[in-house]
Amino acid sequence: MTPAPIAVALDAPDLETAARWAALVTPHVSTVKVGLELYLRYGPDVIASVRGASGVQVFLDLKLHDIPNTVAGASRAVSRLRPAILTVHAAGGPAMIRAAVESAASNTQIAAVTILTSLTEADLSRIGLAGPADDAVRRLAALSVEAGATALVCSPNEVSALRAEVGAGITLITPGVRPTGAAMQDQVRVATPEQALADGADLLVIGRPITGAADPGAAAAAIAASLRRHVP
Ligand SMILES: O=C(O)c1cc(=O)[nH]c(=O)n1[C@@H]1O[C@H](COP(=O)(O)O)[C@@H](O)[C@H]1O
Repeated sequence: MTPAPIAVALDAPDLETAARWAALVTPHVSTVKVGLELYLRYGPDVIASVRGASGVQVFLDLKLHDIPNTVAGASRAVSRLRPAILTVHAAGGPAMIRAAVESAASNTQIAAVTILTSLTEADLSRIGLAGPADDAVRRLAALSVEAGATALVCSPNEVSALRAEVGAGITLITPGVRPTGAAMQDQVRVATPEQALADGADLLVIGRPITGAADPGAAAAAIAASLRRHVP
């Protein structure tokens, strides 16, 4: 069976736990995501540990955000790890995004994070982005694609508008995914996995609803099966 288009966020405090989660979920999902907690604790070695023997795609979520020269150096530094996806913040601007794209390995997609799924419209207004989240997401998406990003991160609430804006060739990645009845935790702009996929997402980022389950492998398999049932 083809693995579901899910990136499991391995936000674990230690490498053993992350590698165990990765091994449990990889039969069911296409991708595992390494974020700041693991990367800052263990460095590049963490990538090989979670990739394991399965050869699952690794999404390196470092959310780079700095001047273009610094981001180019960081993107070059991780290119030998061959992540399938590397994140940068779209708010770093077009020159920074272009620098990340030009310095990345040829088979690494640069994904520009538009507006974090943990932010409300009141938060956006306080940081100077007044108006609906959709507007800011669309503006950031347009400049990111123009700068060469081939993937965008947005909430499931914005994915259909963004798909209409950027067309089929751009990979749309949505965190902020919660199965019906799951706790929102620190996520704000959320939808169910089935809704996110039906609205046009290419890859769903799901962490705690899977990794917090008693059996992460079974939780991943259940979401994958539900996606196959509801969004053929
Ligand atoms: O870039 C991301 O992956 C990301 C962007 C965003 O806007 N919101 C967001 O939650 N994420 C990441 O997606 C994952 C979501 O995890 P859960 O909330 O546990 O499902 C975390 O690893 C976040 O770092």
